[in-house]
Amino acid sequence: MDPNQNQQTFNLNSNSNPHQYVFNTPRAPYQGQPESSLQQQQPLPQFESFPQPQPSTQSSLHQTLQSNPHDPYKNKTIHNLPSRDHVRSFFSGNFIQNIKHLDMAPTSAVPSQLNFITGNKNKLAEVQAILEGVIELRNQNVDLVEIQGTVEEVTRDKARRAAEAIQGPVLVEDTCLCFKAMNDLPGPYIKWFMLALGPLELHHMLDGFDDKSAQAVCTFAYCEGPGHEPVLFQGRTDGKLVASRGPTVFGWDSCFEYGGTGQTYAEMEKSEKNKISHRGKALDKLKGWLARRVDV
Ligand SMILES: O=c1[nH]c(=O)c2ncn([C@@H]3O[C@H](COP(=O)(O)OP(=O)(O)OP(=O)(O)O)[C@@H](O)[C@H]3O)c2[nH]1
Ligand SMILES: [Mg+2]
Repeated sequence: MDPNQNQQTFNLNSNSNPHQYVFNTPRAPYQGQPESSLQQQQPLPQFESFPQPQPSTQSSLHQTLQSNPHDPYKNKTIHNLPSRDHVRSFFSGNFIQNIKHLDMAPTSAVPSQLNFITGNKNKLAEVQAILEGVIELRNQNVDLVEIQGTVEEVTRDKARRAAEAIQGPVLVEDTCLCFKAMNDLPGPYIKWFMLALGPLELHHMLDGFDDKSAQAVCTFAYCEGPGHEPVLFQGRTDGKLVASRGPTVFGWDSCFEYGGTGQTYAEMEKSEKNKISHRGKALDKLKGWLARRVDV
């Protein structure tokens, strides 16, 4: 073992997936950080066998964390958490094969009432219908900043901000509509195209493209509280973008033709949509996970 390293063992375990990882923690303070800033703070743990960021990267990451006014870790002691760069490389690296669910499991049981943070009444109604009899849902409408990034990054960040805002456990969701001809754009930015074009014009986005195929993606995140790593549940449904058919009550429902039936979401009975929808599939995964964790 390297004499300049402390070795720490962490259990990143869930009921079904016990895993133990060993981190090497450098003894010396990071280059580029003043000694004084480290007095109350131990060095960030580093995943063994990862390409380690250079000291200058760690230093600028640290500064970014401390200077971003929206960052939930701002002014928090972060010595027990791997950096987000580490977490990202952890989940996109080889270790992913060993983790069946992306659950860096909550340390405590999930409360028997879930606080779903959304400002979208149609989403809320669907989630309530799908989770009826499974768990009691409460709702708070908190105006959350949504970052740019992949849907996973957007949803994780949303969950962290929501948990920070209400200082407790939260469920959030982010929905994407991805067009194959556009390499999955607009994805998480579909909301802004809907606001600009409306359901009657949305299909014109693919005028000029032969491939009209689209995928609806729903990603839920449960976050135990401020400073905790969110757990993600994702569902995807294939279809295509069509000229609006059916009621234009909910977002792009009338422009998304489900591949299985040839009906738009808006033409389907709600209960039928919920069985095959991106949201229904994501919530099936959440239900399975909750069954093992809800505090009853
Ligand atoms: O036809 C639809 N069928 C659906 O099943 C569906 N789910 C979401 N949407 C729309 O897609 C955008 C997602 O943006 P989004 O995830 O950020 O939601 P939001 O900002 O409305 O609420 P929230 O972020 O407070 O939860 C928003 O325009 C939503 O209206 C849907 N449209
Ligand atoms: Mg939103």
